[in-house]
Amino acid sequence: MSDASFLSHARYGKDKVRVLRVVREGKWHHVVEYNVQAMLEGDIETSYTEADNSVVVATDSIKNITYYLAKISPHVLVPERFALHLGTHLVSKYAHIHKAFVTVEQLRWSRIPVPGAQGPQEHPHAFIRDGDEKRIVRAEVDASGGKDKIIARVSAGLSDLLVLKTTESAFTNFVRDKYTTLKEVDDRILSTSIDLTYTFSPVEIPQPTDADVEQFTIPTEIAPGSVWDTAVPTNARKVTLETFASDNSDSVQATLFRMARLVLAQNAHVQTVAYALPNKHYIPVDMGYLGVENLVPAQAEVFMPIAAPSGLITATVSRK
Ligand SMILES: O=c1[nH]c(=O)c2[nH]c(=O)[nH]c2[nH]1
Repeated sequence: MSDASFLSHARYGKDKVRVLRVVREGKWHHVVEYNVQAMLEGDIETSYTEADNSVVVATDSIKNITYYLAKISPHVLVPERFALHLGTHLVSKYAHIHKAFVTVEQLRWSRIPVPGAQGPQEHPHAFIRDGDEKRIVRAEVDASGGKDKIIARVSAGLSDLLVLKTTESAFTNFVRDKYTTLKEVDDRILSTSIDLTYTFSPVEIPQPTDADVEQFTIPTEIAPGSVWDTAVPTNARKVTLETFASDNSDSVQATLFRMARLVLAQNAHVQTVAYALPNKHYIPVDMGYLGVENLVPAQAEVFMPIAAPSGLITATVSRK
């Protein structure tokens, strides 16, 4: 073989590790269901170039470590913290592994409301999958500067949050030329499946000792109750939904920008906010051939949902 090619990038690991974890506080039970991807980089080139498996931590072992940490981690109920624990364990356990990339996708399990003495209350151990929405956390745990100088870069957010509004959405003044067939509308259905990602400033992770593996101390920036775990996910979701609902939308682009600026304004630790918003089209059905009017904006009542194609509006808004 000639020397005209070289291995320019290599990363491997386990994908779609599915785990359900139950945490029991007496009769009050918590559950999280995660899809975990854990990928590694380091001195692993020879496994590709020389079939040298001596540098390979088997992806099967990576799966086993994921389940082990799901069992022993005190952070398992918070995906940001669980991802950091797993990534930090992977880079500190193996000398030749310098970076871990952990993605945790959390599926929804909400408590089922049941009648109680003072009205509806949440059931202690029965849950419902109320929607396809996922909470998504990505942690890059970087020990390439030394095992005693681990840097974590975390982003989080949500995906597949499906929303729709029936007015206060317009789209006018766009480029008109020979390719234009779309009519200007001052009233239309707006629907999207929200994909939101926000990033935090990097933080340094104290090197865990062997004895420490099971405990794993979270840096103060990401201590329980900080913006890293419960505050931001709740707040960013709320701001996103409220802005979608209340904004008098001139376009998906303009509404996206408003959402992102509000998330940044309300969360000091967030550095960038990115959305990917498909514009899921609903087309008024033309019933003119029956003598039935259904095309006038704000009066149309029957729409055809169009699965594909959709618009796709994306942007990242960053703190100055
Ligand atoms: O909000 C919108 N943004 C667009 O860029 C676009 N393009 C289009 O055909 N409809 C819409 N709607």
